[in-house]
Amino acid sequence: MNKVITAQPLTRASFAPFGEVIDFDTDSHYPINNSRCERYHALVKPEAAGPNGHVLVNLFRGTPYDFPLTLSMVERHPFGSQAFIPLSPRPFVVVVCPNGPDGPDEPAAFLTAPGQGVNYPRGLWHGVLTPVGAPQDFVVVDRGGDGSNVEEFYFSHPYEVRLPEDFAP
Ligand SMILES: NC(=O)N[C@@H](O)C(=O)O
Ligand code: NI
Repeated sequence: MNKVITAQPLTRASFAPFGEVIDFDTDSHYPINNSRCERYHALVKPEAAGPNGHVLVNLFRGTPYDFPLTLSMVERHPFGSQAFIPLSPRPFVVVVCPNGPDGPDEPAAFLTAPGQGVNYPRGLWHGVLTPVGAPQDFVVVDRGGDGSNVEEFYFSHPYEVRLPEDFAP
């Protein structure tokens, strides 16, 4: 029986030990363009280190996963951060792990509110992009450059990631 991890609602407070939440619930905003636009400013400072490191803006078209999800692998990017910003107001699952002495510690799973995005700081262990219930497109801001920017870790005992009991697809 794999250890069960149930996704919790994503909030700035609950995600603070791991990374940033990208949404409009922030004081960091001000009017621009003669007040015809509100700028939600500097929600994330992308990291792009290593040889020839530079920031990339990408589009990801993700296929949904079935749940409960068997989580056997997490990854991290040693040279850069990675932000996922959904282009459709659907929730998706975020899995992250604290660093342990010999690799990632037990994962934590979050379910975003519709429209919320996240940023994984450089080196944060995370599950791959995990849409729920329908294909979903994302803007992804991460790091390009030379050298290998992905490290994978396979758990000796997979975890079972579940959606909240009250989740309505
Ligand atoms: N491979 C890739 O670009 N995406 C992963 O890093 C991911 O976190 O989904
Ligand atoms: Ni990644």
